[in-house]
Amino acid sequence: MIDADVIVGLEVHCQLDTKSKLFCGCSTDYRDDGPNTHVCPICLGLPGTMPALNKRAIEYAMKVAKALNCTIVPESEFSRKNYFYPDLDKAYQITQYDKPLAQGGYVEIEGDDGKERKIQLTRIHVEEDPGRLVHMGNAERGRYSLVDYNRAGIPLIEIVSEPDMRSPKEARKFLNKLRATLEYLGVFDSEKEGSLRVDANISLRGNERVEVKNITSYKGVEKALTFEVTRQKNLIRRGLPVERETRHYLEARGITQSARSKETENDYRYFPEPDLRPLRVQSWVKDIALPELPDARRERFVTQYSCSLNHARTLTGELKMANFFEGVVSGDRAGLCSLAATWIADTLAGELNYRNMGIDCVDPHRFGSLLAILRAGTITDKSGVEVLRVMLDEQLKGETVETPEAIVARLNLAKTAGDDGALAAAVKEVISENPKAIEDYKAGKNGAINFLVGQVMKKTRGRADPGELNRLVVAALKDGGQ
Ligand SMILES: Nc1ncnc2c1ncn2[C@@H]1O[C@H](COP(=O)(O)OP(=O)(O)OP(=O)(O)O)[C@@H](O)[C@H]1O
Ligand SMILES: [Mg+2]
Ligand SMILES: [Mg+2]
Repeated sequence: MIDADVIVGLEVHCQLDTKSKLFCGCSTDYRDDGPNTHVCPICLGLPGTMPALNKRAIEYAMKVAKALNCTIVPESEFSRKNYFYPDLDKAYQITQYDKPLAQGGYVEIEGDDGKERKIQLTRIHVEEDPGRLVHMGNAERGRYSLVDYNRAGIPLIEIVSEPDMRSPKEARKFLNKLRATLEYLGVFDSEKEGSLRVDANISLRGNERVEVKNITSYKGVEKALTFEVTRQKNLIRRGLPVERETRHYLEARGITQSARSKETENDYRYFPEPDLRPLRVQSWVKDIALPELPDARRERFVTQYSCSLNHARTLTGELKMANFFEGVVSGDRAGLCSLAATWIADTLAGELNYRNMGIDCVDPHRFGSLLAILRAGTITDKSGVEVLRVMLDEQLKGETVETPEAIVARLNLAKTAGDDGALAAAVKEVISENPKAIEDYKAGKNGAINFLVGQVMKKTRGRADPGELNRLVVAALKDGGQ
């Protein structure tokens, strides 16, 4: 079975980064505070309290809707979704049901075939986040659960996509694009724990769909879906049916597991929220202003800085990386654009990822100095990577970060000049140590050159200019290996 048969649709819950909660004045910034310290009678749902809608939350939701090309509905409504579970002690969640804030729209991604693809959206609605349960013990033998209502009442939007994605990888790209857009809009903090949670729906064409609930990481979505593709294909291969069910993703084990049905049965009863009026936004829509969004910035990076499409895509895929790039090439460093694009998108991104560091740890000016010495030909690319690693490791250990120039001097990384004799001596040495390679070269095996160049590189610890070294080796060989 080929992957064209995979069908994926996502429901994405994003926390809106407002100062106060959706229906009360409690602060949303509870990160360093103890459980149940950011609560009041409204978000605790005590009898007799009245919700008052946070205007900023609706403004943010409208920004997202506009940025994602949705139709904002002139009049939407809030409903109560009734369910009995201790994450909401009032036993219902205020959400939007049959009259959501926005409909339609799309997210453009680079499809698996390399072409731009539009993933259609069904709707975006606004709702309150429930509280957080902490289960003590384990899944099989829970001893008891603790509940923290600090999160209860934080504004969320749920973005529901059509079943338009064709692979787990496309789902990941969809989420990355969504995150970038929300960050550019300044309505979302992706670094806050639990700020984005996904229900991933997946089926193989002609079979029932499975919903994997509440996945909290981007990587997790791709992994859970990949696991499901294999599981469902195996069932079908063995002639067994795929059951329509809800599953959980077990992050630590990378697998999904059937949720016991009584926990998740969808027998919610919705009815209109009597304490909130219909939400009329028609006269407001035109005033919602949008900043430059990822696609526009990507195009600008291509035209203004002559970035390749791939580099522009990587650089603009995260707001901080895009800002970092523009920080590096600002002022008198405009000439470093193409070097900066390559070094940030290809090298720095990987080195940061490896160390689990964010790009905001790096000083764009310092990084620019490194690029400047690379461009001046003071050091080789290989030494450049070494310098970068030293800088990042110093940063990671909380040590004083040296300037690139200081590291080059301390580690003696300046390029070995061809005319100082050292390089020529190294070439000579390597050639006399490797008679077999000389024979190979004479027998017409050009691969021998690369081998010898590699050996000299090793001797000079990567400080030799590869082009120059190549010329020296070839010349020495032509001289008859003397
Ligand atoms: N055949 C299918 N294969 C994979 N995904 C599908 C398929 N059909 C629908 N979907 C996706 O399932 C999701 C349905 O979400 P929706 O919120 O409308 O309903 P729900 O999951 O029944 O309700 P709830 O919000 O309670 O989870 C959408 O993202 C949609 O794209
Ligand atoms: Mg849903
Ligand atoms: Mg669902």
